[in-house]
Amino acid sequence: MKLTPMLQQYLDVKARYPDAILFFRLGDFYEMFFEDAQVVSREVGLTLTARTKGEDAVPMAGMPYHSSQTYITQLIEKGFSVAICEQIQDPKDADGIVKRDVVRVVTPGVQHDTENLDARAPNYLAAAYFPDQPTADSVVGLAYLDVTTGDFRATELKGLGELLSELDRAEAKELLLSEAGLALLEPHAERLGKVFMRPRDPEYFEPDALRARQGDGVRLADDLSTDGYFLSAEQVEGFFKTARDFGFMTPTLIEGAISALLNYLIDTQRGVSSVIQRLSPYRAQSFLVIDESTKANLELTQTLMGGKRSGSLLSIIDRTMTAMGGRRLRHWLNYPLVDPARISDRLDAVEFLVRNPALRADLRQALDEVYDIERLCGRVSAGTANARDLKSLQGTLALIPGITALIPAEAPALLQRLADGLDPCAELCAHIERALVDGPPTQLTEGGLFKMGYHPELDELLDLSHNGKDWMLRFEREERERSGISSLKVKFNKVFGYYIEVTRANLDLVPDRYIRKQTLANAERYFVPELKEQEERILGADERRKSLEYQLFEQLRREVGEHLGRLLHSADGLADLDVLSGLAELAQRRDYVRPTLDEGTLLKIEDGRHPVVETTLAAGERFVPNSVTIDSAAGRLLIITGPNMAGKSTIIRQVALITLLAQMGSFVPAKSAQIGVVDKLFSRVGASDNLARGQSTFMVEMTETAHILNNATDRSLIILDEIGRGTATFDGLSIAWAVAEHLHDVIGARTMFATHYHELTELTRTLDGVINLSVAVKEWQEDIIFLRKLVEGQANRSYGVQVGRLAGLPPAVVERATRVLENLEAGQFDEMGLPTPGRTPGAPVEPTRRHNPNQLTLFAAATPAMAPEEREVLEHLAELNPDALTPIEALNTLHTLIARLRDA
Ligand SMILES: Nc1ncnc2c1ncn2[C@@H]1O[C@H](COP(=O)(O)OP(=O)(O)OP(=O)(O)O)[C@@H](O)[C@H]1O
Repeated sequence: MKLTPMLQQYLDVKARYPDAILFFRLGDFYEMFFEDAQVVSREVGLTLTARTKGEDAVPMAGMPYHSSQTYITQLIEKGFSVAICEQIQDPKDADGIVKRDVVRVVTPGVQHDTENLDARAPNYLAAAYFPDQPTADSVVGLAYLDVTTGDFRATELKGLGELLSELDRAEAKELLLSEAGLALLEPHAERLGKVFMRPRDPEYFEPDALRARQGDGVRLADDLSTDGYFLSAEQVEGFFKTARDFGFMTPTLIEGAISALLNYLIDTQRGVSSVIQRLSPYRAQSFLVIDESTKANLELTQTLMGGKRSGSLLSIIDRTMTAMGGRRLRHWLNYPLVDPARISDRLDAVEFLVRNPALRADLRQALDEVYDIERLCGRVSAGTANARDLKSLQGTLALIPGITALIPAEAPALLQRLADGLDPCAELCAHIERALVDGPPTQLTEGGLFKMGYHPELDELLDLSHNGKDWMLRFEREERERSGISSLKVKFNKVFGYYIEVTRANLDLVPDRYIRKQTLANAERYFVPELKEQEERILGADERRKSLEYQLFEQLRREVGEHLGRLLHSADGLADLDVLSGLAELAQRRDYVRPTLDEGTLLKIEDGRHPVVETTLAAGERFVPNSVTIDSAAGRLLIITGPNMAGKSTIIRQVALITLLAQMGSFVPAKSAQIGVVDKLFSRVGASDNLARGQSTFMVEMTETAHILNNATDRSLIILDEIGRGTATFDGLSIAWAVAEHLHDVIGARTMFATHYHELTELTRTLDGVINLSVAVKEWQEDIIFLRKLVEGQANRSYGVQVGRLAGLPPAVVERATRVLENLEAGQFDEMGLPTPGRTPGAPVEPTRRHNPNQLTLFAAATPAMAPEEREVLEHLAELNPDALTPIEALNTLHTLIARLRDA
């Protein structure tokens, strides 16, 4: 096919961006051709047309450039990347076809247009570097960064499980990885949720290959039209050094992950954005480990049903005033601490702000005026910040001295440190203040940005254009007087410039020296030489002024760009202050108390409440607080029974949430709470309760249970809700039983087990660290009343039928269920031990057994249900060799064994 030069240019550019959809700028449109056109037409509904007709028809789709953002956002949400190809040459200067090139690539993890991003959530691009021939247990290097804020972190993880959890809790949007890594992760795509995976060649992960590409670190093509500030090679080298100095086990893995991220930034933005100032390496164990299903089950940042923020723990506790604070709080929630000293630092600060409501109110009022400096810095470094952005930045900087002054000398150390660390960048602030007018326009090319007195040449031009306008007014007045045409007007349009307009009725008064330019229906337009001379002066000054203002603005933005490190440091402090004062506000509003944290193993909550459920009860309902004590050294496994809807799930979840809140440095909904810090938090919901995830398979539940058993330690907190329900009763019960024993005997973790298997309460007979609790209900006539109170001992009945009645089952069904239940409880079983619910009450009854044989075998096989003496006797018997015994020995042994059984 013979291609036009334009299509040839398109194909040349496209060849360099095969993975992306190329938005090719043609005048006021972005066009897509060939396969890209088909993709966008299918994915976002653009009309598919053809560039040429006939056999050589080239598929084409397009949109006006000003409405491109919606389409870009839709494509990014579906995991595509979009390469924006602009005209990088003024068509006037073009010799043939105008030069075009890609100025940036937008991908899910690299987006600069923050309008479509959640202001209170990060937008991370991640890279995972696996060693050669990785396995599911290999150590992996993980690095991730947010180009909108400069947040850049790295850590080392052991095995796929840890990697998947970390990607989930960091909330990464896009992941760069090797083909081998992809092969390992792909089977777990579902656990990865919305992380888009991008395989890359091995060189992508090599620091030396990066160094070779990086050159002097600045943009790769100098003639590109958009702005943007990039880091130098030395600055990039600083990241590697930070990673090496941190003491990772395998620093090369981290360096590989960092290289991939930076390579990707070069590919998508032509350099490493200067907003990426600092790398923060961390160890996953320095934080309370929360895996992805725990995070989901506990609805930390979104609800299980519908994935909404509203109704999550985050939505309840977020009282921050700024977007930066909102993101920071989210981070604290995803990464609670484990070091009691660091937690205390935060709690001291929150407590101080609780006790000083006036100070808190002033602080929050000041923070309310604070703009998102982090994302403003991101826009500065991307070269997209406009004059309003710089004005917002300056307004925020101007607030800083006042904020620092609010924190008194007696405030706790953390508050002092944060206040002292705020840098008002006074010179920069004064400089922007001197430069920009109040309320500048968003457009940078139309002038009107700078104040008088900022720049001498600009002042002259401003004068000229001002004076010129005065001249016009004076000229109009004089012409009216001279001609006697009182309705004469001097007007301006882009085609003719300035002209004199006289209505048809006054044409006979028009002086001879007026030169006619245009005739309209009701008027004539004229000019005179002196008007044109003046016009040239004004328009020339206006043009020069606009381009000078643009240049001056770029210079100012560059100066701000040189302060990014200091600005981001202040942003960091403001975010922390916002979170701390927000937590204090929460504590005071919702009546939370300060928890006590230590290295012990006790978890004791007095009158605890569920932070979310307590806010969602209907009017008139009261949340019933409950106390819980768990101690690895004593009662470490709580078996909680009770009817459906009694409140079992609520209680076990509230214990987990209170622990988590305490470890992030928040006050907690309780009368008091003592918490021996937890290293890992696990929460599992039985398959039947986990409908929202759409995977009610028993397999998932068992995989998750296996994960807990393989990872929990004696410092962990585990809450299990209805584990084992996804399979046949006896299998489920057997598994639940064995899991409970293992947690109790081998792991020794603090565990709460909510269950409908009343049989599990028998564990107290053999395991001394098990405590039976139940959620109390009261029977009233045929109904039950939920008391919501956790009491000692097991529940004696399930009350399922009564709950069914409450839920509105038809009376006939409730009646029949009651009868069937009576039969079951009377112990009617068939010869196989299966219940015979169909039997009519009163009919002759088969020989009955209270428990069916399957259930008996469970307890028989599960030797722990026996007294220890019984077990010893059995073991002794099994070891005997009758052939080696004399009759007397045999008789004596028999006597001893019988005596021991009778004593037992
Ligand atoms: N302490 C409490 N005070 C007031 N209301 C409560 C309390 N605990 C639970 N509730 C209410 O009871 C409802 C049911 O609680 P929950 O889901 O914890 O019951 P459950 O025993 O786990 O039920 P199931 O066994 O059917 O899963 C909650 O949605 C809440 O509205």
